[in-house]
Amino acid sequence: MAELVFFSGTMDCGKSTLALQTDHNHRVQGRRGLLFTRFDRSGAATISSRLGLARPALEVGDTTDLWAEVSRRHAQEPLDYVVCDEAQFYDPEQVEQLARLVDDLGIDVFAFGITADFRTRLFPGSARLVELADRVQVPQVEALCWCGRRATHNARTVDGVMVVAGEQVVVGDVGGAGGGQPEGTLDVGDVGTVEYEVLCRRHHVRRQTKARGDGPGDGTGVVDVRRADPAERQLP
Ligand SMILES: Nc1ncnc2c1ncn2[C@@H]1O[C@H](COP(=O)(O)OP(=O)(O)O)[C@@H](O)[C@H]1O
Ligand SMILES: Cc1cn([C@H]2C[C@H](O)[C@@H](COP(=O)(O)O)O2)c(=O)[nH]c1=O
Repeated sequence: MAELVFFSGTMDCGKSTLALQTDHNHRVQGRRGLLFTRFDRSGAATISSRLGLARPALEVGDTTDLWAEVSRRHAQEPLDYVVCDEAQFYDPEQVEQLARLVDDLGIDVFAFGITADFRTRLFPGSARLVELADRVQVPQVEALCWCGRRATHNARTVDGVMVVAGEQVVVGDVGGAGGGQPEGTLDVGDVGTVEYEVLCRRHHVRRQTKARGDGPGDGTGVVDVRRADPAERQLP
C-alpha cells in the first residue's frame, strides 16, 4: 500500500542524506522514482547532502502542479515513488497534490523537511504534511545543541546575533564548527550575514547560541550549563 511519509527534523540532522539513501534503495530494487526539491542550499535543482552526496532533482516552483507533473510522467512510464526534499517550502496545495498521488495512483511519496522555522512556527508546507501524512518520522541521527542535548529547534543568527523576527524563508546553512569564517554563511545585503544553528528548546527560548553560551556576561542572566553543571549536559 502506497504511503505519504514525512521525515521531519531540525536542520543538519541528515534529512537530505536519508532522501538520497531512500532513492538509492528503491532504485536498486528496480523501482522508478522522481526527485523533487525547492531552494536547495547549493542554489541548483539538486538534492545535496552535507556528507557530499548529490543528485539532480526537479525544482518545485510556485506554480508547479505536482499532481499534473507526476501523473503525466506516470502515464508515459509508470512510477513507483517520489522523493521530495526541502518540503517545508512547498505550498500546502502542493502537499495535497502529493497525497493524491499516493491515494489515486499508488505512488509512494517520501517527503523530507524541517517542521518549524527560526521563530518555532510551522512552515505551511510542513503543517499540511503533518496533517496529511500516513506517518511522520524523525530521522535517527540526532543533531546536537552546543550543550550536548538533542537539538530540537532551528535558530537564525544575523551577524552572529540570534534573531526571532524576519522573513520566514532565507535559504542558508548552519555555521562551521571551527573558527574563522564559517561555512554556509549567507550574506543577504542590507540584512547582514545570515546563518543557522540548531539548539535545544531551553537554549532557543533563552536565545543562547554557541557563541553566546561561550561568552561570559552575555547579559541574559542565564548560567552556562556546561560550566555550572556538567550532568545537565546529558552527555554519556
Ligand atoms: N564530515 C562529516 N563526517 C561525518 N558526518 C558528517 C560530516 N559532515 C556532515 N555530516 C553528517 O551529515 C549530517 C547532515 O546531513 P544532511 O543530509 O546534509 O542534513 P539535513 O538535510 O537534515 O540538513 C550531519 O548531521 C552529520 O551527521
Ligand atoms: C530555520 C529556517 C531555515 N530556512 C532554510 C535554511 C535552509 O536553506 C533550509 C533548511 O535546509 P536543511 O537541508 O534542513 O539544512 O531552510 C529558512 O528559510 N527559514 C528558517 O526559519
